[in-house]
Amino acid sequence: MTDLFKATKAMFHLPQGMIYLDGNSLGPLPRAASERVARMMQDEWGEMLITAWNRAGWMDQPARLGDRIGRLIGAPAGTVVLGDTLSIKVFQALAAALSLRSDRRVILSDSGNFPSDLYMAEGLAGLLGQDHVLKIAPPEDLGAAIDEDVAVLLVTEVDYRTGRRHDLDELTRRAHAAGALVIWDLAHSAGALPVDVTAGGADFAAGCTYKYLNAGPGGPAFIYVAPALADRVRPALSGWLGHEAPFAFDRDYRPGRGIERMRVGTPPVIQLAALEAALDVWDGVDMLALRARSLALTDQFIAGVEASCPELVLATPRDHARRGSQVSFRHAEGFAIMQALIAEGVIGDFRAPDVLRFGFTPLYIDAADVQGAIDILARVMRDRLWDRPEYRQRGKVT
Ligand SMILES: Cc1ncc(COP(=O)(O)O)c(C=O)c1O
Ligand SMILES: Nc1c(O)cccc1C(=O)C[C@H](N)C(=O)O
Repeated sequence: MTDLFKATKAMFHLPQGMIYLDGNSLGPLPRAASERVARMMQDEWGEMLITAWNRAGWMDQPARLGDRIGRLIGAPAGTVVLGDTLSIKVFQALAAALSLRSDRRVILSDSGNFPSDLYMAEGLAGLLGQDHVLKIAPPEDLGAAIDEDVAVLLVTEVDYRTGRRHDLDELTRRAHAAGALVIWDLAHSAGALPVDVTAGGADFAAGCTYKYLNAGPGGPAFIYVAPALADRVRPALSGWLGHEAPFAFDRDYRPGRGIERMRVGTPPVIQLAALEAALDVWDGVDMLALRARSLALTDQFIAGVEASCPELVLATPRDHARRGSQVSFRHAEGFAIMQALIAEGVIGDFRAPDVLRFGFTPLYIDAADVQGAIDILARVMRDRLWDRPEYRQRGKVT
């Protein structure tokens, strides 16, 4: 299996002199993606122009690539489609779930969820009026907060700040027992962990492709709808490409079959070409082997940093079952430390108020990278390289 990951690492462009531990925010460039996008632009956009929607299969790409992502998340063919951003897909899933449970008014989520999910839920609740509310529980109390008022549970499996992992199967069982529907946000799971939407009984799931799936900045999101619900959902974002017959240009909206109705408008064809090349890297990757390697890398980093940087406080669970594929440490000077670390060639990121965050992506990170990052972080801390006014200047985007 090590040979397999050696081979997958060689498929990425990784800049010289940089240890990249931020693939949980933006994955690196798969070498084949540059060539694939250039070829698509020249041969398809350039030569075929509008005929490429059919001749080059552009129109079917969101569903075709959805099936390939389906393999990574336990979704059967025809249940996943690509398009838009994750915030939009979360909105769509929430609106669909609320329409299926129209007798209830509560969206339940937790304070560890990514703010955009919570903003979207609040925006939708405000739009619907009629006493719809977003209830936010502490992450560790999410299960206990599920009651018979909850219409939909919106849960992001891995906390973007701490790397803490929810037990999605257990939460889903509890929610279903209380009559609620469940949406899994897989932003920090798809391509990071084994996921099984079918075995876990998710009603809806969504995730992004620019993190662990390496589709590049602006890569479209994916959405899954459980087969039993897909034909019952009335889409709130009823765009023409989710119509049963988009090119009939009918006055009336009739939702397309199954997952097709979760499409909205024109697919991002250039980004999908990059995603297609990025998905080729996953062929032959066993998700259990990926998980074993992710845990070994995160264990190695935790042990090395704790041994050499006693001022940093681990924010990520030690328990394997409770850990995603990232490691976070807290420090009051976290921002400056991360700036110094980046200047020394180790790319992680900082999440307010005090979290240093490092993503471990087994397709291209190995034990030597982890050791290199530990050594540089130890030097940044020992020599107080972070203690400079310029490293305290905020305003960076990531
Ligand atoms: C858990 C989670 N949900 C939602 C988003 C928002 O995704 P997007 O910017 O694609 O809308 C992100 C990342 O940005 C995320 O990590
Ligand atoms: N999507 C991002 C972007 O467009 C710019 C900078 C960062 C991002 C991210 O994905 C942030 C990410 N969801 C996080 O977990 O923090």
